[in-house]
Amino acid sequence: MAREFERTGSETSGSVASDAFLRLHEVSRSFGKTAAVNSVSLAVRAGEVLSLVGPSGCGKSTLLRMIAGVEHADQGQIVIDGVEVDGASFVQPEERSVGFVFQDYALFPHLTVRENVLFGLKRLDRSSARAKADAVIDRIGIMHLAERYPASLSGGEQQRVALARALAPDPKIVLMDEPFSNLDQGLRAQVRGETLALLKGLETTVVLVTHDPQEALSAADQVVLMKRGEVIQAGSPYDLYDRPASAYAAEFFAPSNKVPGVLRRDHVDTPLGAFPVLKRTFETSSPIVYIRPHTITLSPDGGELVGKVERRVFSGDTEEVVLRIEGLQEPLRAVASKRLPLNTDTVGIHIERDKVLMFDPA
Ligand SMILES: Nc1ncnc2c1ncn2[C@@H]1O[C@H](COP(=O)(O)OP(=O)(O)OP(=O)(O)O)[C@@H](O)[C@H]1O
Repeated sequence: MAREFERTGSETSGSVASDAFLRLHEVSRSFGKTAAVNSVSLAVRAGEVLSLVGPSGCGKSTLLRMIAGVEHADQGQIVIDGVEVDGASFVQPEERSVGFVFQDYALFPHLTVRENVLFGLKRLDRSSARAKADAVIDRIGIMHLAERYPASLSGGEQQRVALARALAPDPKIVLMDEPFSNLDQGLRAQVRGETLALLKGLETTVVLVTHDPQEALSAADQVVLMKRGEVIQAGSPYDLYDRPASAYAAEFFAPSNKVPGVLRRDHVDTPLGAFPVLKRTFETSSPIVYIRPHTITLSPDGGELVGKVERRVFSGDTEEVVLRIEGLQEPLRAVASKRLPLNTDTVGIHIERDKVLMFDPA
């Protein structure tokens, strides 16, 4: 039996918690000695897209499966739309009104597209189910595929069928586990953009699991970064990228050049010169300065520093340039969006010094 959730006022996600549609409070799940999910609290507003991101094995899928109800929480509480679905009471998956889109789409191979979509509508009578299925198939733009079987569809088409099947019963929440990772790079961004625009248009609440930092940032209103079963940081995509709270978060979203420094009164001295300490984000007197490659500008006409070009990797819009700098042990990686002349040996380097991050050494 579901019981109405009583607000305790103790949720950790601040203002989001008060109007949360989906709320997890100190949820844990272990498998033997592995703490797959360890005391995770988060809150998602109605109509919001939340991405759960982190490296393989950090507990994303386990968390998603607990929200779906195919996995029990050992501890903690999950509330969907004001109803406790896990905690003191447990609501079965089919009673939770969640739609699930899996990485491999999990379509029934012996059923047509329409029959796949009809599968989740068994509670309706035949004609209402058929009308409902066709409305969703039409909305997703796959009516021309309705009589086809999954094996004859492209990856992108199968993804849309899986989405139609998940959306057909009008779920309160759509849970997606790596839904785009089976698509080619080019198609992936396109299908992702279309899918999320559609879900936004329907004002669907979505939890999306991904291991891809760019996908997490581009797809979500709220990003939750996990590591070894715990939430490391949660916030808007801009928060996570611009204001990472730890070296782990900084590195996860954009690998940086790491330059050792020494703290002087209001700046940090490094072999690349002084960097102002705008906010104290470290405790040590010898912090590491994280310089993101795109904050470095290169010029063939000279600059504040000089680097010797060691390697160039061209990838169309941008070019990675690896530089040797006197006094710096590791090479410096820059990403140039302006093309350097082909025979450039040395370049001038300008660093946006107020854009660097500083953390304690690992
Ligand atoms: N049924 C299970 N039995 C035993 N261990 C499990 C089980 N499910 C998950 N685990 C373990 O729990 C941890 C978290 O797994 P989970 O699948 O949630 O991670 P993930 O972040 O989704 O990883 P991936 O991105 O590789 O899918 C891992 O160490 C995993 O081996």
